[in-house]
Amino acid sequence: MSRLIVVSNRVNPPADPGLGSTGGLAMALAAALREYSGVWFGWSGETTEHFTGQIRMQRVGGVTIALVDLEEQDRLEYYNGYANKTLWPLFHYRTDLTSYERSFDEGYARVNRRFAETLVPLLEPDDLIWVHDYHLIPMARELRKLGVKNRIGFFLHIPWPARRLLTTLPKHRALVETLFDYDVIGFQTEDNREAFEDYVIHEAHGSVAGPGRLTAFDHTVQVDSFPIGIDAQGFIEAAKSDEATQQFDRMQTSLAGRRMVLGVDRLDYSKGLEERFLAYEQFLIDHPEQQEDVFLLQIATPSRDEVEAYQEIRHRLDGVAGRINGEFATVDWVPIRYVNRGYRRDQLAGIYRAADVALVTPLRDGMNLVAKEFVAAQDPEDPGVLILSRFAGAADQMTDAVLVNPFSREDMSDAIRRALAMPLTKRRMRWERLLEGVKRDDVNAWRDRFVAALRGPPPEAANGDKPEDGHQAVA
Ligand SMILES: O=P(O)(O)OC[C@H]1O[C@H](O[C@H]2O[C@H](CO)[C@@H](O)[C@H](O)[C@H]2O)[C@H](O)[C@@H](O)[C@@H]1O
Ligand SMILES: O=c1ccn([C@@H]2O[C@H](COP(=O)(O)OP(=O)(O)O)[C@@H](O)[C@H]2O)c(=O)[nH]1
Repeated sequence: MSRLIVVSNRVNPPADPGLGSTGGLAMALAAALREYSGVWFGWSGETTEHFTGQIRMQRVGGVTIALVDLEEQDRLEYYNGYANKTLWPLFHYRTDLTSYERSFDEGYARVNRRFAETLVPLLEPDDLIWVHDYHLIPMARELRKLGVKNRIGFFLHIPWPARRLLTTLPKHRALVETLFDYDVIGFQTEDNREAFEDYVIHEAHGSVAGPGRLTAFDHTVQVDSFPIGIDAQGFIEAAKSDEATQQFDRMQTSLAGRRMVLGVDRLDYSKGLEERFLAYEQFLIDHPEQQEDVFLLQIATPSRDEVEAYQEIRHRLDGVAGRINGEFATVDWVPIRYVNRGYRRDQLAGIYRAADVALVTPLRDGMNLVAKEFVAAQDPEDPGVLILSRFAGAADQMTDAVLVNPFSREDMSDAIRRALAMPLTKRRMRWERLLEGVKRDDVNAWRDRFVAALRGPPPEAANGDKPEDGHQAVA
């Protein structure tokens, strides 16, 4: 059987399946790779003075990982720069935060080339190569230049932006052209896939070559949506572990009979945390009788803290949380418990289970796995209610959540009221349907569907398609 070679910027498998690794991509890939023989290749997170291309192989949590160090300049121009100051804000519809510098562009191209050059000696002819996320869009082009003829797939974990937005990026066409060196391109949602198709047809003068096939730049690729899931069974078990139970008991004690509204996010401006705090304040104003009966626990794990926009949002959140607490707190009640640290997955499971309501209200999000983890961790006898932004990829699947517009304080305030008042029978009915979806569309289903597409059609079916696949001929 072919090996699966997974390539991503972040390689962060938990040594113990119960432990957390911040960010949904790392969590999902660790779970996905445990079932396949193969290698997970990417950046170690470390920098050295000069790039050596030396690989460190390790076996962690049942997964073989291959790590490479980058240079300090790479970290600044590729990770902090093009990935997180250019592509991330733009793809999350924040053109106001998007900065574009030529050095970022050069750093991005350099690291993609370095990744390809370092990976090639590890490859075997039968390997399936699966590249992940916006950090590595041009990776297939670099691999093809080095003569790699293996099947290569790409999965984008974040939203694909609307055509008019993407065209604000200098050299957008050149970036999209590099995607046509893949065999399969996957998006989180149908909406994202449609936005990509719209760009290809109207900006790249491409065409639809057949069901799920797009032609442009003399190449044809398979394009589809593959919504990512969680390791549902693993999470359900984690929620019953000793650590989760201890954390649950600790939360129950600290509730002191109050109801808990919960948020768990990386500290990122795309997660809508400021809007969430303000909507919760609106709820306190709209329902003074409930004030001391409820509190919001917001876990916001620091992220990408060398990027100014992240320093800025952290500063703003400190201010907003402080102001609301100063205004509404009483001697024995604080409306917002605001925590800037990361928790292990099993601890999180216990915290999710103790919550009455989860507020998952990003302004824009590729998927949002916290929404799915919250559902998986609930007590079947007394499940909590999920309030979910319609702008999270997860909203397409989780239609039994209370869907909200995260830009509207009134809408969110009303959703909190309805969620807290929801009778048990209704909570159970909605939760059961949500859980069914979380279990069915789990991380294994996601991986298996993508890998099946990456393997391609059986040889006899593929013959007819060969002439369109220009990249097959690249030496
Ligand atoms: O690696 P970091 O810079 O620390 O950031 C963490 C990850 O954030 C993003 O996650 C996305 O992937 C999730 C799983 O598909 C998805 O649910 C979420 O909506 C996305 O935001 C990023 O795309 C990853 O590359 C980062 O590793
Ligand atoms: O203290 C924390 C906060 C978050 N997470 C994990 O980080 C992931 C966040 O993924 P999501 O898709 O919601 O968003 P992302 O951060 O990838 O944009 C989830 O698996 C969380 O369990 C964690 O392990 N510890």
